[in-house]
Amino acid sequence: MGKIRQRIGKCDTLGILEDDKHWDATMEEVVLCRSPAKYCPTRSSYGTSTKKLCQKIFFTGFKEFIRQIVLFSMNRKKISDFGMPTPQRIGELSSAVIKELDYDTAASDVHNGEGGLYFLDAPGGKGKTFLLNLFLAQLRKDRNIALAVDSSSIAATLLSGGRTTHSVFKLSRNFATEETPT
Ligand SMILES: Nc1ncnc2c1ncn2[C@@H]1O[C@H](COP(=O)(O)OP(=O)(O)OP(=O)(O)O)[C@@H](O)[C@H]1O
Repeated sequence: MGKIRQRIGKCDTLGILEDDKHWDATMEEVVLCRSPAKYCPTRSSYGTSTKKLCQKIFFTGFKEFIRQIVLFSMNRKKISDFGMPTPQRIGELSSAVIKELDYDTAASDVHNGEGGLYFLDAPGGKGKTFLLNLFLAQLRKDRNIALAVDSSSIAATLLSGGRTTHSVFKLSRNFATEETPT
């Protein structure tokens, strides 16, 4: 047994032994260039090879990635499922957007346990991001939970602890079949 181990060790050093590293390399590449939702196979295409691949990946340390794949395949929700209005992309501004954001009003609404949708607009560089981050910091300072989400990942990176809405709420990303994709 000891000799076999030694030989395996030598072969491994010489790089002539096939091991599981190619799985790791493949998955590292997938994680970097594809979101779990994109990678997620359709139900009908779940085959033995996919299952084997998933098992393999699971045991090679990509638990979080697999968790995301499972969530995306099982949990296709809409933003309205969370009690929030679906954004309107055309026509009139949604009546659900009730007021222009003013820090004091929004802060007092949160303090009183009331919700609300606010409209924030200003020319570039006038402090919109600054105001939102200030608001987030204020809420978190008081140990409240404040989720910062945005529809694009670039925009989300500007917000403190920001993530995309799709990622946080596990929204459906099937733009082709959704009437009102968010
Ligand atoms: N009240 C403020 N006090 C101090 N610095 C501020 C304040 N408001 C904005 N700034 C600074 O001004 C710069 C621009 O602000 P910010 O990025 O928040 O603007 P923006 O409206 O989000 O811009 P854009 O529309 O281009 O994304 C930042 O460096 C920010 O730190």
